Amino acid sequence: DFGSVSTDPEKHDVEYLTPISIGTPPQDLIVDFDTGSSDLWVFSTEMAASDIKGQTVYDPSNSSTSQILQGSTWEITYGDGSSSSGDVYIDTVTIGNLTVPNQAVEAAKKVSSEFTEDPNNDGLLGLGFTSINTVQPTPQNTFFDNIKESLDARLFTADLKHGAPGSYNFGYIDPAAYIGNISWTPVDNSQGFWGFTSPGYAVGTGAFRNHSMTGIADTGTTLLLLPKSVVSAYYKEIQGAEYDSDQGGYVFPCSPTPPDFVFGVNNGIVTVPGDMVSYAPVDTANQNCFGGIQRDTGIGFSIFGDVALKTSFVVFDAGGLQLGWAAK
Ligand SMILES: Cc1ccc(-c2noc([C@H]3C[C@@H](O)CN3)n2)cc1F
Repeated sequence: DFGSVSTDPEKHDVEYLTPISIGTPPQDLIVDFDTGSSDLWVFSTEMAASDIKGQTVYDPSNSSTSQILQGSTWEITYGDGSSSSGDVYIDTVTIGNLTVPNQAVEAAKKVSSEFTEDPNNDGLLGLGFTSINTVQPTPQNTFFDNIKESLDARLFTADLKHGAPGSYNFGYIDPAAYIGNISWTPVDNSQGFWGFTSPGYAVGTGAFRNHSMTGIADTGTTLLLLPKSVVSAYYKEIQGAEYDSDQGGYVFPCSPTPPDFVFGVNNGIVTVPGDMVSYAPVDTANQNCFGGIQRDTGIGFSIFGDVALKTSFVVFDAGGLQLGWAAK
């Protein structure tokens, strides 16, 4: 069995939103697939009306197949400090043509303001490892963990694009979706993430510098967050680039286009084109741009977020416990 679903970027590729269906008859919601977490939670009828501003909500009482998971609760906090919490139902969930009949659906009772102020996002679907699912007293499987044994291959792929629809495929590698070879690297899932170590980097056409960068492949993080020393080495090559504490990161003149950023994956490389590093203008005159590459300070590891992922076709292989990166 295998399946595919389209995923669309919000403005500035800040997040990618993907349709799912929950319940009987199906309730269609649009959620943020996040390989950096492992809860499937959605806005729900159990929330205060004041916390809902445009989102579509899951109504378990309108689903003939929903069953409350008695006594279970969940609560999660994301890297940016946003958070949500609630209780748990078991219901049928469909992504593309793939259905899990007994998926734990975490219904929100509370969400922080960042979610309320994000009108097109109806929740998150975690594609991390089940070990970090927050449901208490018994952690619940992710959609992928529930479906993976029935897939032709225990993997999914992320093909995120800059300002255009991309796709998540489950159970197969589409040879038409990438060019060249896939570079494979082993995954450390001990923290519940798709963790790996990049051997180094290069700036523009410069020499490759051996510099281990241990991090996670995280579709739910917008930017590419790397060690301070690597980030300053990169921005040193851009005239006028500076760390702007007001903006909370490196800012530089939007033109000329900055140099490419290259990072290693095993014995291959991934190139982030310079025009993808100019993440978004910081002023209306579009003179200065906020960088798509920023420091990972305080996190404890690097985060290869959408700025890194959207340049590639990425295979999240749970069967082989490895990540595959290819150009496209
Ligand atoms: C409003 C909002 C806030 C945060 C996130 C969010 N989703 O994934 C992540 C990263 C960070 C890490 O926690 C796991 N992956 N962050 C999504 C939102 F819609």
